[in-house]
Amino acid sequence: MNWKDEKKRFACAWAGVMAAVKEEVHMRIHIALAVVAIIAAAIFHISRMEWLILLLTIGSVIALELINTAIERVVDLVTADFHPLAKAAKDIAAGAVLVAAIVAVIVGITIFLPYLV
Ligand SMILES: Nc1ncnc2c1ncn2[C@@H]1O[C@H](COP(=O)(O)OP(=O)(O)OP(=O)(O)O)[C@@H](O)[C@H]1O
Repeated sequence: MNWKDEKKRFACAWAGVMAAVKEEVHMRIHIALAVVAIIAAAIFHISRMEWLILLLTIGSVIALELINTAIERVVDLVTADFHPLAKAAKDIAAGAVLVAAIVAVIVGITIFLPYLV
């Protein structure tokens, strides 16, 4: 393993995360909600298992938003014209984020509701 190449790969991957944060409003919304959830988790002293589930859920949503953004970029690179396959690719990628976001809301309610009532 060449550490110089690894460092370069990490820098490219981090630049990808930063580009998505800068360019995608939904990514910034996901991050803002994740910060709120993490602060609430710290305030309520949630259990170790709840932390694991919360962090896995946050990671899933953010990772899927990154993949969705990458798919949007590739579709836009391939065609600027309306194409049913371009629509399907973007809509399915957006659907993946939607599914993860719905699961995140359910996880959030399941974890935090018992601390609130
Ligand atoms: N080339 C295309 N051909 C057909 N439909 C498209 C095409 N590009 C976009 N669409 C449709 O328009 C919708 C919005 O596309 P857009 O590229 O604005 O993505 P978005 O999900 O709104 O992303 P962003 O967060 O960047 O605004 C897509 O989900 C898709 O249904």
